[in-house]
Amino acid sequence: MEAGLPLPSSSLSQLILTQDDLKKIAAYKAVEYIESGMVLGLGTGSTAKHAVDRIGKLLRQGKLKDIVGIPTSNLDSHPVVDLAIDGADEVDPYLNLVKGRGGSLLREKMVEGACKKFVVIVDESKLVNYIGGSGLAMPVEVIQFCWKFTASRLQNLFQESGCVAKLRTLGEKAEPYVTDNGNYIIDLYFKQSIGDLKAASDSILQIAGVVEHGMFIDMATTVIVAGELGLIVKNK
Ligand SMILES: O=C[C@H](O)[C@H](O)[C@H](O)COP(=O)(O)O
Repeated sequence: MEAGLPLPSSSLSQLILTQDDLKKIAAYKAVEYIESGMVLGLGTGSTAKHAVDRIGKLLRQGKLKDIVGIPTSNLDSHPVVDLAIDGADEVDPYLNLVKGRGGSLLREKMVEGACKKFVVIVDESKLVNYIGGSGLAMPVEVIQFCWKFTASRLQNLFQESGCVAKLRTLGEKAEPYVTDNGNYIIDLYFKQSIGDLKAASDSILQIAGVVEHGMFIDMATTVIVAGELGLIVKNK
């Protein structure tokens, strides 16, 4: 699809859309929630990038004005964020999320936890029946010290769900991936649902050495899903 404004949702089924087209359509829809003068939380990833590009264009055209972007600024100077827009790796039917497969979970959780409204933008491939249901990683940020010990404690915690914990690595040399905060990431893979997410979250955060996890529970206020059949906007 050509770059530019997304088509009305009724037209989507007549086109062959790439996953990136769907991400762009969801992102452009989310940008409609922005008003001049807002403090905005801006996320990372291939979906959020479309929103940032669109905001930039509207600012250049003068259609939006006086926007403060977090983290271009920071929470110390702007502790209240009006609206955050970001992608996600998984969205469950209750709008709980997995985030952080790109490694940015901690800072994103800080900014998105401080916002009045959190709009999530995804293509339909991100929808799951339960958290972990894609079979892909649920990241946990840990300090480097004794990471193997922390990984084994995490894996044991979810033994009944067939959990496998793996250190995230980079490149052929399989060097540990280091986050913006100087930490490692342990990716958890589940074979079955982990059940009560709040209880799972509490158990993870009680392990000394864990900094944060990638489950964003009850944080999204709106999820915009772009699919072959059009746009769906889900509100909490
Ligand atoms: O750490 C990365 C962020 O949580 C992203 O929002 C998430 O991984 C989704 O990224 P994408 O839009 O590229 O699929």
